[in-house]
Parts: sequence; C-alpha cells; structure tokens
Amino acid sequence: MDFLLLKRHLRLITLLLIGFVTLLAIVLSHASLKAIEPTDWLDVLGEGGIVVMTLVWIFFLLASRPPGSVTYLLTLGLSCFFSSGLLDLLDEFVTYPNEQSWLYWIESLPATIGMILMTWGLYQWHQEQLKLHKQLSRREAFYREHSQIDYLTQLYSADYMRAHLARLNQQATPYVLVMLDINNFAAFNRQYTIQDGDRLLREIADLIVMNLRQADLACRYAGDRFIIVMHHTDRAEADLLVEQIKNAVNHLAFKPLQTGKAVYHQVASSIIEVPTGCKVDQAISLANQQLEMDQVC
Ligand SMILES: Nc1nc2c(ncn2[C@@H]2O[C@H](COP(=O)(O)OP(=O)(O)OP(=O)(O)O)[C@@H](O)[C@H]2O)c(=O)[nH]1
Repeated sequence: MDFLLLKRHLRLITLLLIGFVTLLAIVLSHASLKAIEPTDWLDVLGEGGIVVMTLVWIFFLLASRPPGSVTYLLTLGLSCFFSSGLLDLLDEFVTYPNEQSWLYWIESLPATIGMILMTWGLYQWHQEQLKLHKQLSRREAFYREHSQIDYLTQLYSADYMRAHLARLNQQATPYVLVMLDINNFAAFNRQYTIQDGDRLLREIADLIVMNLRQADLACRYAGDRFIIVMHHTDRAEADLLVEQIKNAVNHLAFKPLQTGKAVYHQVASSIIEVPTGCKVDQAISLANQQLEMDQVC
C-alpha cells in the first residue's frame, strides 16, 4: 500500500490530534469516574467499534485523497462524528455534573454537524467525479484499440493513423494534417537521461491531448514527432490549435530528475490542408518537408 499522500496531510493530522486531545482534556477535567459495576459492555463494544471504524475511515480518506476542499470537508465531517462517538463512549465510564449541560451538547452536536459536512463533501466529490469523467472521456478514444496505441505516450500509433487517413480518403473527407516535432530533443536526451526524455514525451503528449477537440486524432509518428489529424475543420482552426499547443509546451516547466531545475521546450510545426484523393504517404511527406523548413527557420 502506498502512504505517500499521508505525508501531504501532516499538518492536518497534527491539527486533528491537537483538537481531539484538547476535547478529551476539557471533557475529562469536568467529569468524574463511574463505578465499574453498571457499565454496559455491549454499549462499550458498539460505541467503541464506531469510534475505531471512524478513525479507520479518516486514515483511508487521507491516504487516498490529495489535499483540497473535498478532502477537508470529509475529514472535518468524520472528525466531528468521531468526537461525538468518543464522548459517547466516554460516558460509559464517566459522568458529567448536571450543571455542566454544555458537556451533553458537545457530545451530541458534532455528530449532526459532521453528517452535514460529510453530505456536502460527498456532493462536492460527486461534482469532482463528473469533471474527471469529462476529462477522461477525451482520452477514451485513445484506449479503444489497445493494439494500436503507442506504449510510451498512450497516443495512437503511426499504423493506426495511416489506417485512419486511408479511411478518410475512402470517404472522400478532406482533412488537415498537423505535424509537431520537439526541438533539440536528441540534445536533451544526451544532456539529461533517456528516462527524462521519455517523461518529456509523455508530458508533451498529454498537453497535445488536452488541447484536442473531441473528433481530432493524435498519434506519435516517430521518436519526438507527433501527428494530429483534424477533419471537418479549416485552416484557421488548425492554426489556433497549433498555437495553443505551442503555448502550452512553451510554458511547460519540465524538471529533469537529477537537477530538478525547469527546462523549457519548443516544438516546430507544419500544417497541411489535405484535399480528397491525396495519397496518405504524399500528405505525410509534404508535412515532413514543411516541418524541416519550419525547423530551419
Ligand atoms: N527518450 C527517448 N528518446 C527517443 C525515443 N525515440 C527516439 N528518441 C530519440 O529522439 C531523438 C530524435 O532526434 P532528432 O530527430 O535529431 O530530433 P532533434 O534532436 O529534436 O532535432 P531537431 O528535430 O532537428 O530539433 C534521437 O536522439 C532518438 O534517440 C524514445 O522513445 N524515448
């Protein structure tokens, strides 16, 4: 099991511990011990079980979620619930003086507040899942045909892209072919490591996917070269997409493992409007030629 996320919650865990200990100290300083005789052990077992399980829930929540409002709402809700449970368990062993009625309040009230916070947290969690689902569905197309996926970037392979272009040709659909190439990638590989190079390829592929429209298709054509196929589009839309991808890459502060210092990158591009009937190899060759010119410039 991976407990890496717990480290990111150290401050929250410390605050919770301080809160629980303070609550216990306040309550115990006003309480007096009950005689052991009338203790209802079945109650102790039931209430103790709730307390322990609530702690386990808090643990797994913090071990599974990054910091953020949903995590805070759920943790706070569970902590309130835990506080009520703990005080409920305690009153099997201690009694509170009648004049300190507020002690009974702080036994019952947190559970209700906790349930409200958890309900709100769960609603926010639901909203978060909807957004994630929307984001992931953009990638869904890339996973539909596993055999045709580039293992490193999870983009489509060149073979799949060729088959896709052949299909567009058969349907007499004109398309725009965009080719992108990372500048000085070989030098980056040499200066840093192949692993860093692989990671950079993956991150740039992610940026490409994030900027695509639903119907666009991206593939890793070779090495550090990518192709995007856009149909039902015009040159202006393709220009805009390429500009957005270039901007995103320019702003990517990539941190190689050894130095941890940001290295910035640029991509060269070519955009070809491919008319119906143009052979796939011809279109790719044109894009290659135009890209070489962009690199020279
Ligand atoms: N890390 C990594 N490197 C790769 C992979 N595939 C190809 N390469 C390297 O990518 C480099 C591509 O080199 P070039 O085509 O000269 O590209 P470049 O250095 O960006 O040169 P320009 O495009 O002219 O700017 C080569 O050094 C390949 O070894 C891969 O999967 N992972």
